[in-house]
Amino acid sequence: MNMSSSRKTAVVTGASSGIGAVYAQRLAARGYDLVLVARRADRLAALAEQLTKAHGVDVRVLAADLEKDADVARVETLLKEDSSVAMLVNNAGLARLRPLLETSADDAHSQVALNITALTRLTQAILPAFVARNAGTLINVASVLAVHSLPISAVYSGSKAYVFAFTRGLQDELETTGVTVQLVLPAATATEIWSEEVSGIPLSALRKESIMSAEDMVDAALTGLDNGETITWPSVADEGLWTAYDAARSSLFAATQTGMPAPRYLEA
Ligand SMILES: NC(=O)C1=CN([C@@H]2O[C@H](COP(=O)(O)OP(=O)(O)OC[C@H]3O[C@@H](n4cnc5c(N)ncnc54)[C@H](OP(=O)(O)O)[C@@H]3O)[C@@H](O)[C@H]2O)C=CC1
Ligand SMILES: N[C@@H](C=O)C(=O)O
Repeated sequence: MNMSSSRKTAVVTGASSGIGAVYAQRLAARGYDLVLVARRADRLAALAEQLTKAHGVDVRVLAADLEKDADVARVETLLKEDSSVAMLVNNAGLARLRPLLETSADDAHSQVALNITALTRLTQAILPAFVARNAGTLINVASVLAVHSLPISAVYSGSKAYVFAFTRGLQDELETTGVTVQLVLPAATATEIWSEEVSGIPLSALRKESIMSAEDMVDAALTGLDNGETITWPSVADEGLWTAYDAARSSLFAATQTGMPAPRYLEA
Protein backbone atom coordinates (compact mmCIF):
# COMPACT_ATOMS: atom_id res chain seq x y z
CA MET A 1 0.00 0.00 0.00
CA ASN A 2 1.42 3.39 -0.97
CA MET A 3 0.63 5.98 1.70
CA SER A 4 2.75 8.74 0.22
CA SER A 5 0.83 11.94 -0.41
CA SER A 6 3.60 13.80 -2.22
CA ARG A 7 3.50 11.68 -5.39
CA LYS A 8 0.46 11.51 -7.62
CA THR A 9 -0.49 8.29 -9.33
CA ALA A 10 -2.68 7.93 -12.41
CA VAL A 11 -4.33 4.57 -13.06
CA VAL A 12 -4.88 4.03 -16.79
CA THR A 13 -6.98 1.11 -17.97
CA GLY A 14 -6.41 -0.25 -21.46
CA ALA A 15 -2.84 1.07 -21.40
CA SER A 16 -1.34 -1.69 -23.55
CA SER A 17 -2.24 0.00 -26.84
CA GLY A 18 -3.87 2.91 -28.62
CA ILE A 19 -5.44 5.73 -26.66
CA GLY A 20 -4.56 4.28 -23.24
CA ALA A 21 -0.87 3.94 -24.11
CA VAL A 22 -0.79 7.58 -25.20
CA TYR A 23 -2.54 8.68 -21.99
CA ALA A 24 0.16 6.81 -20.09
CA GLN A 25 2.92 8.57 -22.04
CA ARG A 26 1.40 12.02 -21.64
CA LEU A 27 0.67 11.59 -17.94
CA ALA A 28 4.18 10.29 -17.28
CA ALA A 29 5.52 13.38 -19.04
CA ARG A 30 3.37 15.45 -16.65
CA GLY A 31 5.09 13.74 -13.70
CA TYR A 32 2.44 11.22 -12.70
CA ASP A 33 3.46 7.85 -11.37
CA LEU A 34 1.38 5.25 -13.15
CA VAL A 35 -0.47 2.00 -12.75
CA LEU A 36 -0.99 0.43 -16.17
CA VAL A 37 -3.92 -1.97 -16.47
CA ALA A 38 -4.75 -4.36 -19.34
CA ARG A 39 -4.45 -8.06 -20.17
CA ARG A 40 -1.22 -8.04 -22.21
CA ALA A 41 1.36 -7.92 -19.44
CA ASP A 42 4.32 -8.03 -21.85
CA ARG A 43 3.22 -4.82 -23.55
CA LEU A 44 2.54 -3.11 -20.24
CA ALA A 45 5.98 -4.09 -18.94
CA ALA A 46 7.69 -2.72 -22.07
CA LEU A 47 5.77 0.56 -21.79
CA ALA A 48 6.52 0.78 -18.07
CA GLU A 49 10.24 0.39 -18.71
CA GLN A 50 10.19 3.00 -21.47
CA LEU A 51 8.28 5.54 -19.37
CA THR A 52 10.40 5.05 -16.28
CA LYS A 53 13.54 5.64 -18.34
CA ALA A 54 12.14 8.63 -20.19
CA HIS A 55 10.44 10.43 -17.30
CA GLY A 56 11.87 9.02 -14.07
CA VAL A 57 8.40 8.13 -12.78
CA ASP A 58 7.34 5.00 -10.94
CA VAL A 59 5.29 2.72 -13.20
CA ARG A 60 3.50 -0.37 -11.95
CA VAL A 61 1.91 -3.03 -14.13
CA LEU A 62 -1.39 -4.59 -13.10
CA ALA A 63 -2.28 -7.31 -15.58
CA ALA A 64 -6.04 -7.80 -15.39
CA ASP A 65 -8.88 -8.99 -17.55
CA LEU A 66 -11.55 -6.43 -16.73
CA GLU A 67 -14.29 -8.70 -18.04
CA LYS A 68 -13.55 -10.97 -15.08
CA ASP A 69 -14.99 -10.29 -11.67
CA ALA A 70 -11.89 -11.36 -9.71
CA ASP A 71 -9.58 -9.22 -11.85
CA VAL A 72 -11.81 -6.15 -11.53
CA ALA A 73 -11.75 -6.77 -7.77
CA ARG A 74 -7.93 -6.60 -7.76
CA VAL A 75 -8.02 -3.19 -9.43
CA GLU A 76 -10.78 -2.05 -7.05
CA THR A 77 -8.56 -3.00 -4.12
CA LEU A 78 -5.69 -0.95 -5.48
CA LEU A 79 -7.97 2.05 -6.02
CA LYS A 80 -9.36 1.79 -2.50
CA GLU A 81 -6.04 1.23 -0.74
CA ASP A 82 -3.51 3.37 -2.58
CA SER A 83 -3.91 6.92 -1.32
CA SER A 84 -1.55 8.26 -3.99
CA VAL A 85 -4.12 7.64 -6.74
CA ALA A 86 -5.12 11.10 -7.94
CA MET A 87 -6.45 10.18 -11.37
CA LEU A 88 -8.35 7.29 -12.94
CA VAL A 89 -8.57 7.07 -16.72
CA ASN A 90 -11.37 4.62 -17.52
CA ASN A 91 -10.22 3.96 -21.07
CA ALA A 92 -10.30 0.18 -21.60
CA GLY A 93 -13.03 -0.61 -24.08
CA LEU A 94 -14.05 -3.12 -26.67
CA ALA A 95 -16.00 -2.82 -29.91
CA ARG A 96 -17.44 -5.76 -31.84
CA LEU A 97 -19.03 -4.01 -34.77
CA ARG A 98 -21.59 -6.19 -36.50
CA PRO A 99 -25.38 -6.50 -36.59
CA LEU A 100 -26.86 -7.84 -33.38
CA LEU A 101 -28.26 -10.83 -35.26
CA GLU A 102 -24.67 -11.76 -36.17
CA THR A 103 -23.22 -11.01 -32.72
CA SER A 104 -22.54 -13.90 -30.37
CA ALA A 105 -23.87 -13.70 -26.83
CA ASP A 106 -20.25 -13.76 -25.62
CA ASP A 107 -19.30 -10.75 -27.75
CA ALA A 108 -22.31 -8.78 -26.57
CA HIS A 109 -21.53 -9.71 -22.98
CA SER A 110 -17.85 -8.74 -23.32
CA GLN A 111 -18.73 -5.23 -24.46
CA VAL A 112 -21.19 -4.77 -21.61
CA ALA A 113 -18.82 -6.27 -19.02
CA LEU A 114 -15.85 -4.13 -20.04
CA ASN A 115 -17.41 -0.90 -21.32
CA ILE A 116 -20.11 -0.67 -18.64
CA THR A 117 -19.61 -2.94 -15.64
CA ALA A 118 -15.85 -2.56 -15.15
CA LEU A 119 -16.00 1.20 -15.72
CA THR A 120 -18.78 1.55 -13.16
CA ARG A 121 -17.08 -0.62 -10.56
CA LEU A 122 -13.73 1.15 -10.87
CA THR A 123 -15.45 4.51 -10.62
CA GLN A 124 -17.28 3.39 -7.48
CA ALA A 125 -14.00 2.13 -6.03
CA ILE A 126 -12.12 5.42 -6.39
CA LEU A 127 -14.82 8.04 -5.75
CA PRO A 128 -15.08 7.75 -1.95
CA ALA A 129 -11.37 8.61 -1.63
CA PHE A 130 -11.64 11.48 -4.12
CA VAL A 131 -14.67 12.91 -2.32
CA ALA A 132 -13.03 12.52 1.10
CA ARG A 133 -9.99 14.43 -0.21
CA ASN A 134 -12.15 16.86 -2.17
CA ALA A 135 -9.74 16.30 -5.05
CA GLY A 136 -9.05 13.85 -7.83
CA THR A 137 -9.68 13.45 -11.54
CA LEU A 138 -11.82 10.87 -13.27
CA ILE A 139 -11.65 10.63 -17.06
CA ASN A 140 -14.21 8.41 -18.76
CA VAL A 141 -13.59 7.60 -22.42
CA ALA A 142 -16.87 7.15 -24.29
CA SER A 143 -17.23 7.64 -28.06
CA VAL A 144 -19.14 9.76 -30.52
CA LEU A 145 -21.13 6.55 -30.99
CA ALA A 146 -22.64 7.34 -27.57
CA VAL A 147 -24.97 9.69 -29.42
CA HIS A 148 -25.19 7.84 -32.71
CA SER A 149 -26.10 4.23 -33.46
CA LEU A 150 -25.20 2.37 -36.63
CA PRO A 151 -26.75 -0.88 -37.88
CA ILE A 152 -23.52 -2.54 -36.68
CA SER A 153 -23.15 -0.78 -33.35
CA ALA A 154 -26.30 -1.45 -31.30
CA VAL A 155 -24.41 -3.00 -28.37
CA TYR A 156 -21.29 -0.81 -28.64
CA SER A 157 -23.30 2.42 -29.01
CA GLY A 158 -25.56 1.29 -26.18
CA SER A 159 -22.55 0.71 -23.95
CA LYS A 160 -21.08 4.12 -24.77
CA ALA A 161 -24.47 5.81 -24.29
CA TYR A 162 -24.32 4.34 -20.79
CA VAL A 163 -20.87 5.89 -20.24
CA PHE A 164 -22.28 9.20 -21.47
CA ALA A 165 -25.34 9.20 -19.18
CA PHE A 166 -23.43 7.74 -16.23
CA THR A 167 -20.72 10.36 -16.45
CA ARG A 168 -23.12 13.29 -16.97
CA GLY A 169 -25.06 12.15 -13.90
CA LEU A 170 -21.88 11.88 -11.87
CA GLN A 171 -20.84 15.37 -12.89
CA ASP A 172 -24.08 16.74 -11.47
CA GLU A 173 -23.74 14.61 -8.34
CA LEU A 174 -20.20 15.86 -7.69
CA GLU A 175 -20.71 19.44 -8.84
CA THR A 176 -20.16 20.97 -5.41
CA THR A 177 -17.02 18.92 -4.67
CA GLY A 178 -13.43 19.43 -5.78
CA VAL A 179 -13.53 16.22 -7.83
CA THR A 180 -13.06 16.67 -11.58
CA VAL A 181 -15.00 14.39 -13.92
CA GLN A 182 -14.31 14.62 -17.64
CA LEU A 183 -16.22 12.81 -20.37
CA VAL A 184 -14.24 12.32 -23.59
CA LEU A 185 -15.97 11.45 -26.85
CA PRO A 186 -13.47 10.48 -29.55
CA ALA A 187 -14.46 9.93 -33.16
CA ALA A 188 -12.51 7.44 -35.30
CA THR A 189 -8.99 7.21 -33.92
CA ALA A 190 -6.17 5.16 -35.43
CA THR A 191 -5.74 2.29 -33.00
CA GLU A 192 -5.86 -1.50 -32.96
CA ILE A 193 -9.60 -1.41 -32.30
CA TRP A 194 -9.91 -0.92 -36.06
CA SER A 195 -8.88 -4.44 -37.09
CA GLU A 196 -10.54 -7.66 -38.20
CA GLU A 197 -9.55 -9.22 -34.86
CA VAL A 198 -11.05 -6.58 -32.57
CA SER A 199 -13.97 -4.59 -34.00
CA GLY A 200 -14.15 -6.59 -37.23
CA ILE A 201 -13.58 -3.41 -39.27
CA PRO A 202 -10.06 -2.58 -40.52
CA LEU A 203 -8.80 1.01 -40.38
CA SER A 204 -8.54 0.92 -44.19
CA ALA A 205 -12.35 0.71 -44.39
CA LEU A 206 -12.73 4.19 -42.85
CA ARG A 207 -12.69 7.50 -44.68
CA LYS A 208 -9.09 8.74 -44.31
CA GLU A 209 -10.18 12.31 -43.53
CA SER A 210 -12.25 11.08 -40.58
CA ILE A 211 -9.36 9.42 -38.73
CA MET A 212 -7.46 11.16 -35.94
CA SER A 213 -4.18 9.92 -34.50
CA ALA A 214 -4.31 8.64 -30.92
CA GLU A 215 -1.69 11.28 -30.02
CA ASP A 216 -3.85 14.15 -31.35
CA MET A 217 -6.93 12.71 -29.64
CA VAL A 218 -5.30 12.45 -26.21
CA ASP A 219 -3.55 15.82 -26.51
CA ALA A 220 -6.87 17.47 -27.37
CA ALA A 221 -8.60 15.71 -24.48
CA LEU A 222 -5.90 16.78 -22.02
CA THR A 223 -6.07 20.34 -23.31
CA GLY A 224 -9.83 20.19 -22.70
CA LEU A 225 -9.15 18.93 -19.18
CA ASP A 226 -6.61 21.71 -18.55
CA ASN A 227 -9.20 24.22 -19.76
CA GLY A 228 -11.79 22.93 -17.31
CA GLU A 229 -14.01 21.18 -19.86
CA THR A 230 -16.33 18.56 -18.42
CA ILE A 231 -17.20 17.19 -21.83
CA THR A 232 -14.68 17.03 -24.62
CA TRP A 233 -15.44 16.36 -28.28
CA PRO A 234 -11.88 16.26 -29.63
CA SER A 235 -12.83 16.38 -33.32
CA VAL A 236 -15.72 18.85 -33.19
CA ALA A 237 -14.74 22.38 -34.26
CA ASP A 238 -18.12 24.05 -33.70
CA GLU A 239 -18.73 24.03 -29.93
CA GLY A 240 -22.18 25.47 -30.57
CA LEU A 241 -23.29 22.06 -31.85
CA TRP A 242 -22.94 20.53 -28.39
CA THR A 243 -24.59 23.55 -26.74
CA ALA A 244 -27.56 23.23 -29.09
CA TYR A 245 -27.73 19.44 -28.65
CA ASP A 246 -27.71 19.71 -24.87
CA ALA A 247 -30.27 22.52 -24.90
CA ALA A 248 -32.58 20.41 -27.11
CA ARG A 249 -32.14 17.46 -24.75
CA SER A 250 -33.00 19.66 -21.78
CA SER A 251 -36.09 21.11 -23.51
CA LEU A 252 -37.27 17.63 -24.50
CA PHE A 253 -36.88 16.42 -20.90
CA ALA A 254 -38.79 19.45 -19.55
CA ALA A 255 -41.56 18.74 -22.07
CA THR A 256 -41.99 15.22 -20.68
CA GLN A 257 -43.03 16.53 -17.25
CA THR A 258 -46.73 17.06 -18.01
CA GLY A 259 -48.35 14.13 -16.27
CA MET A 260 -50.71 13.55 -19.17
CA PRO A 261 -50.75 11.96 -22.61
CA ALA A 262 -49.89 14.33 -25.40
CA PRO A 263 -52.96 15.54 -27.32
CA ARG A 264 -52.13 13.29 -30.30
CA TYR A 265 -52.72 10.26 -28.07
CA LEU A 266 -56.13 11.40 -26.84
CA GLU A 267 -59.19 10.10 -28.64
CA ALA A 268 -61.16 12.77 -30.44
N1 LIG B 1 -10.22 4.06 -31.72
C1 LIG B 1 -11.39 4.68 -31.90
O1 LIG B 1 -11.80 5.01 -33.04
C2 LIG B 1 -12.22 5.04 -30.72
C3 LIG B 1 -12.03 4.47 -29.49
N2 LIG B 1 -12.83 4.80 -28.45
C4 LIG B 1 -12.65 4.19 -27.14
O2 LIG B 1 -11.32 4.43 -26.71
C5 LIG B 1 -10.96 3.43 -25.77
C6 LIG B 1 -9.59 2.87 -26.11
O3 LIG B 1 -9.70 2.16 -27.33
P1 LIG B 1 -8.55 2.15 -28.43
O4 LIG B 1 -7.30 2.68 -27.89
O5 LIG B 1 -9.11 2.74 -29.64
O6 LIG B 1 -8.47 0.59 -28.72
P2 LIG B 1 -7.33 -0.49 -28.51
O7 LIG B 1 -7.93 -1.77 -28.97
O8 LIG B 1 -6.05 -0.04 -29.11
O9 LIG B 1 -7.15 -0.51 -26.93
C7 LIG B 1 -8.08 -1.11 -26.09
C8 LIG B 1 -7.40 -1.28 -24.76
O10 LIG B 1 -8.33 -1.92 -23.87
C9 LIG B 1 -7.71 -3.08 -23.32
N3 LIG B 1 -8.67 -4.13 -23.09
C10 LIG B 1 -9.46 -4.76 -24.00
N4 LIG B 1 -10.15 -5.74 -23.42
C11 LIG B 1 -9.77 -5.75 -22.11
C12 LIG B 1 -10.11 -6.54 -21.00
N5 LIG B 1 -10.99 -7.55 -21.10
N6 LIG B 1 -9.53 -6.28 -19.82
C13 LIG B 1 -8.64 -5.28 -19.70
N7 LIG B 1 -8.28 -4.48 -20.71
C14 LIG B 1 -8.84 -4.73 -21.90
C15 LIG B 1 -6.69 -3.52 -24.37
O11 LIG B 1 -5.64 -4.24 -23.74
P3 LIG B 1 -5.44 -5.84 -23.72
O12 LIG B 1 -5.93 -6.36 -25.04
O13 LIG B 1 -3.98 -5.99 -23.49
O14 LIG B 1 -6.26 -6.29 -22.56
C16 LIG B 1 -6.19 -2.17 -24.86
O15 LIG B 1 -5.18 -1.71 -24.00
C17 LIG B 1 -12.08 2.40 -25.78
O16 LIG B 1 -12.93 2.63 -24.67
C18 LIG B 1 -12.82 2.70 -27.08
O17 LIG B 1 -14.16 2.31 -27.02
C19 LIG B 1 -13.85 5.70 -28.59
C20 LIG B 1 -14.08 6.28 -29.78
C21 LIG B 1 -13.29 6.03 -30.96
N1 LIG C 1 -14.17 2.63 -31.05
C1 LIG C 1 -14.79 2.98 -32.26
C2 LIG C 1 -15.50 1.84 -32.77
O1 LIG C 1 -14.96 0.77 -32.82
C3 LIG C 1 -15.68 4.16 -32.08
O2 LIG C 1 -16.12 4.39 -30.96
O3 LIG C 1 -15.91 4.87 -33.06
